[in-house]
Amino acid sequence: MRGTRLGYCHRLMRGTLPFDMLALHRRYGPVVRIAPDELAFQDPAAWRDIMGHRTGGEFEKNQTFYRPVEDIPTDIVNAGREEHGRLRRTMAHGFSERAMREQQGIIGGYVDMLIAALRREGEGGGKVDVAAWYNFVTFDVIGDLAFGESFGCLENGEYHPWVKAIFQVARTGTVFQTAAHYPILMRLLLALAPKKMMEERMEHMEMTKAKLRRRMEGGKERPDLVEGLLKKKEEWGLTLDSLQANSGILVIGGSETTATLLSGVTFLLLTNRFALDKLTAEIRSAFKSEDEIDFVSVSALPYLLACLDEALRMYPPVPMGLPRVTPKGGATICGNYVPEGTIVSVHHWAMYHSQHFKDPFQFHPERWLGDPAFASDNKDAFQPFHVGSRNCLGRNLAYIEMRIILARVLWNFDMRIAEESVDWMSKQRIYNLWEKGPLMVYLALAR
Ligand code: HEM
Repeated sequence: MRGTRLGYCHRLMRGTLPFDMLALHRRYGPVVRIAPDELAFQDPAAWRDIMGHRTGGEFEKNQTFYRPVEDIPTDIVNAGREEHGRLRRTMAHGFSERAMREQQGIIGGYVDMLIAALRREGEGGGKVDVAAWYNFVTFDVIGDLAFGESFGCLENGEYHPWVKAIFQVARTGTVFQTAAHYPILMRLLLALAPKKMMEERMEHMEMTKAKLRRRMEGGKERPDLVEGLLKKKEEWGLTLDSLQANSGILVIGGSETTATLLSGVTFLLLTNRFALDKLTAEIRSAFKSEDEIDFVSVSALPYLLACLDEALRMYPPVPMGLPRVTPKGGATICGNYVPEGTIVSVHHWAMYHSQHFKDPFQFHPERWLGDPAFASDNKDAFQPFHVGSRNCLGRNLAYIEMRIILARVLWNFDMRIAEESVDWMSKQRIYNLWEKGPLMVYLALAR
């Protein structure tokens, strides 16, 4: 991989890059050249060295990865540093403690719908694809918080076309991320891209704009995630394209991630009986009735948080390395001088399965609760939400949503994994996002 980028691209498009990174680090050590101009680090100090605040200029995001096609509009995730600062300050209001308290009612309503739907689906002892239902609830919540209306997934029991399109975009994204390194290939790809694909992309963008127009025509202030941007619309001359890009990225970043983790933690619990029993006991003994499960009360359950963190480690919703570029004059990363213009990254899945954690392939929530058996773990290696000025804005919202949903699911149901899903996690590939597939589970009403 040192002399050419082809090996990297092949692994990226095959969906195995994050797993291959572990083998490469095992073989070559904590710094690996994965392409002529790209280094991967597997040292906990790399998080801060690459993503933390620097006086000598921060690293920019690598645009061949984030915006492989030029006409992709800028949003908070792919924007350059200056524009990012502006967007972040404005959008941060929607993620404040106060906003989250006000959003509680909106989120709770969708969790009610999820529980009612699972009760219906599980009736009569049939199997239920819980991965799909987690996607339905998190997409409906974020749809409401980003556009003022849900996607109707819970109500219809199926994916909205907007949501289906995201998975397609994530997979074709790896092809464009590859082509971005080869200009001739990119031109060819764009020229040959099927008309249908282009039409679908336009349709997707139009659908988002229509949702936003309805949100704006509503005229009322809402404690949601786009209110801040809408208030600055005139002052900044924000176009509908820009608003659409930012609400769109909120939906992708805020729902697929949370749903992935919920599916992952459910699978890990159902395949680790001791942890499932312990967590179920914690939840069922902490409350007298289901309506006591709220934003404040779930935050007091230590084993619940430990299970979520352990699932974030074993099945990080952002599994790949998200590449940055070293600034002018170069930078020192983990004690190594790296020349300017070098692409650098830390790969989440590989880092969390490395020697920095004892028994990295085993599910041990206890490691997050101070168990001395895991004293050798290097917890600084674990940064599923990143660090620094471009870290996850939705971290608190994600934890609240995951805690409430998992607590209420375990309050209501005794679950058992179906035979066809026992190897659910190990058979997956990663195309920017995990390609999860159905997670089939039997649900029985808890007595
Ligand atoms: C388990 C769930 C989640 C995980 C693991 C996660 C992880 C991340 C990561 C790693 C980044 C950095 C991306 C980069 O460097 O390019 C990020 C950014 C971001 N996330 Fe999350 N996220 C989660 C849930 C959410 C939720 C629920 C929201 C709410 C909408 C959200 C909103 C954002 C936003 C707006 C950014 C961009 C921040 C910026 O660039 O300033 N995330 N997230």
